[in-house]
Amino acid sequence: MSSVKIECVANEGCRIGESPVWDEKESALLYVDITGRKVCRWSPATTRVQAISVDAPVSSVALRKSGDYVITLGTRFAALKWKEQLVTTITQVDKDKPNNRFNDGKVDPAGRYFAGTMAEEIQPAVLERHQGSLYTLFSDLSVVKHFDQVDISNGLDWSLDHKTFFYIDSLSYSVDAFDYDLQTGKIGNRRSIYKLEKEESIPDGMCIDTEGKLWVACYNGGRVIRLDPETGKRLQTVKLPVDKTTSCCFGGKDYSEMYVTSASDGMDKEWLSRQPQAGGIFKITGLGVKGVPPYPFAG
Ligand SMILES: O=C(O)[C@H](O)[C@@H](O)[C@H](O)[C@H](O)CO
Ligand SMILES: [Zn+2]
Repeated sequence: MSSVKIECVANEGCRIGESPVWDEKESALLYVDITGRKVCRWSPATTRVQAISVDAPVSSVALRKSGDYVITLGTRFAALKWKEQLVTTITQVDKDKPNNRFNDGKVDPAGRYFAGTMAEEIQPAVLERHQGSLYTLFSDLSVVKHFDQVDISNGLDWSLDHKTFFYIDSLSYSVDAFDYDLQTGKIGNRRSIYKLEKEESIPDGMCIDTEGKLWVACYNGGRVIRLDPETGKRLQTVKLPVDKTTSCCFGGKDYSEMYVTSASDGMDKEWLSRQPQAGGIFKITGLGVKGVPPYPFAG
């Protein structure tokens, strides 16, 4: 039996931590603080966090083939040059929806950047409904909208054979699957593969492991759960010392460690005093399973 160990590695108190991505070249964990408007990079060697402040909510970060990073910023896809601390807009979506912002995003195995939008939250999980859409940024920097009517566009990843796209619209309390065409980036045949149980609360970010099983961070559920997308069964629950677990990824040596982001927005003083690590970054070891390296944006 493996023994699972959970450690808070960065306790800078994100307001909404999100989009953890392992940057192998830098041996560091990238993530964003959405409402804190920061792109962060935590290095295990120094145990320090470097942060770049940006001018709007930043909801996801991805590696880029040409080096540096791409981010979703407000309703924009943008390029981020880390050393120069330079952000340049690539393209904008939802121009007719001034109250919208991007939320979670991830690059597909062919190098396309998928990210969805949502209305700005009035408080956690309270917002004008059906305002979001799911988009793809292609390597030629063109954008395609897949569908609209999304509440909170969240976790996404692809099956190991690249034939299935997994997606979470948080307020559906469901983890969904689509058929995926890697050649074109098109999705179809949406179905639910798992409905969250009451104490699991709201599904948020997710990632896949090398056995093809999905790990879903449960917002307000204080846990990550491991799901079998073939059977629709939950295989494992790992509880964390904070309620607002937002997303997860694998990283570290051979992608054998899991990193989990968390949030503190929406917690009152009493709640925060019970969970002083809220908004921290957690490292989980001993899961006995590895993850898939992140794909870089091809543009
Ligand atoms: O991290 C995110 O994806 C959202 O931006 C957060 O605000 C929460 O997840 C949401 O409130 C619960 O679904
Ligand atoms: Zn999220």
